[in-house]
This record gives sequence, structure tokens and C-alpha cells, in this order.
Amino acid sequence: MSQKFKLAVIQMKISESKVDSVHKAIENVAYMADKGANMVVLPEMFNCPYETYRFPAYAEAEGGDTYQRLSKIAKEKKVYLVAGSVPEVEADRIYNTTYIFGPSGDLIGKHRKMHLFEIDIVNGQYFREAETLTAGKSVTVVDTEFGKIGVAICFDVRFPELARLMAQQGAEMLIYPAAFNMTTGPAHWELLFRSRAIDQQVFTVGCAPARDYESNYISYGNSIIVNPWGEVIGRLNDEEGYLFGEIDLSEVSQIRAQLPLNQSIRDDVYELKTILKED
Ligand SMILES: NC(=O)CC(=O)C(=O)O
Repeated sequence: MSQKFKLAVIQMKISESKVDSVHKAIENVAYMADKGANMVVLPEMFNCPYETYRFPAYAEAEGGDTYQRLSKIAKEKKVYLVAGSVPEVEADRIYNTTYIFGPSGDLIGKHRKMHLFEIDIVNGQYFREAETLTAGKSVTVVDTEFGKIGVAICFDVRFPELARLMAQQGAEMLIYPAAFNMTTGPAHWELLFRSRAIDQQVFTVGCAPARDYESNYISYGNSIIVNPWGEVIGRLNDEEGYLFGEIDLSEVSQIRAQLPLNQSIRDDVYELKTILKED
């Protein structure tokens, strides 16, 4: 099995119009697929401004219009699509959800953000996703023809336990649709993506909305790809654009053979396990 593939990360501005944002996302996916991408990633909340009060109004059930259009473009262009995230409604609950489609357009996985973003900086950034969202409970790892990929969302990257669980399930790349802000982005963004890559000896990917000073929540941008040695192999600035990564997942086993961290894990002293497995 070849573990080589071309990864495209799309950094786009999100507009107030869901129709426009979805249209733009689909056009970008098609463009990157035509350029040879095998897997395309979209940003967190790409069809909805990142504001808690908006999530209920923009939310759709699984299988809704946004879902259908994403599935269709994945099938038409024969790409894996890690479809950013969208507000998803089920019963009376709303989740921050990533759908993952295979090249046949079928849903191959779904992640509901497990750690809800909570911040209250004195005289600064405030955000509480829990005002309108419910947290997911499942660890998400999908099978692709190139290898296993773990998917989680933004604030999830701050929790090394989740990255470890994805790696334990065989993930060799961790993809996080994300939207850090102008307070946490400069301080933590690159450090976190490099740390998770080094901890687990995996590729990490962060895909963010482009910065928009007109919006109430200003995304840091800086979409990023890091290799299993912890090196940044691709990074954007704040503007709209694409990252195109030539990925070879066999680098994961090469790094692990030379620096075998897994052999030194003290599972006689400590243990990490999931308690709940389903949403
Ligand atoms: N948007 C997030 O979930 C998280 C974030 O912005 C941060 O951790 O900073």
C-alpha cells in the first residue's frame, strides 16, 4: 500500500451567508482536486460565523443540504474530504461536527468536538461554546487507502490524551479543523501542533478560516502542516489561500523506528483508556 498522497488545506473567509460559504468551500475543493489533491481539508465552522448565538440558526441535521453538497463534490472529484466543521442538530442538541467523506461520497467518519472551547481573558477574548453546544464523546479515526487518519476539532488539540487515543487506534496523521483567535493563536497555535506531532510521532494538520477583521471572532489563520519529527512543512499567513502538502505516512514508522517512544511507555505505572465510546 502506498502511503503517499497529496493533501490540500483550504484557508477561506467565512461569510454571514451559509449559501455563499458552502458554495465557496465546494469551489475550493473542486479546484484543489483538479490540481491533484487526494485529500482536502476545510476549516472549523466553515458554513457559519463562529459565534455561539448563531449556531442554532445555522445548524442542519446529518444528511442536510450542506452534507449532501459535500458528499457530492467528494464523489465527483474522487477525493477524501475532511469537511471542516458545521453546526449539527440532533434532537434538541447542537454539536460542532466534522463529517469525513471518502472518494465515493460515502460518509466514512464523523467527529463531534469533544472539548468545548472555554476562554475568559481579563479585558480580552471571551468565548463559551457550551452556551449553545453539546460536547461529543467519541474518538474518531478513519481508514483511508493511505493509512489511518485521526480527526478532532480545534480546542481538542490542547488535550494530549485525545491525540494519544487516536494514535493508539493507529492514526498516523491527526487533522484538526480549527479557528484559534488573535489572543491564543500567536501564543499557542504552532506550539500545540508541533507538540502533538512530537508526542505521538504523527503528522498534524490545522486548517483555519482566513483572518477577517470585520467579523466578531477574528480567526488567527496560519493553517499548518507538521511532520512526525515536529517540523513545520507548510504554513500560511492570515490571508485566504491553500497549503499543498506532499505527504508520505511511512515517515511515521521511520521516525518511530529511530526514536522508539512507544517502547518506553510505562503502562505498568500509568494507563489511558476511554470510558464512553459512543455519542
Ligand atoms: N476555537 C477553539 O476551539 C479553540 C481556540 O480558539 C483556542 O484553543 O485558542
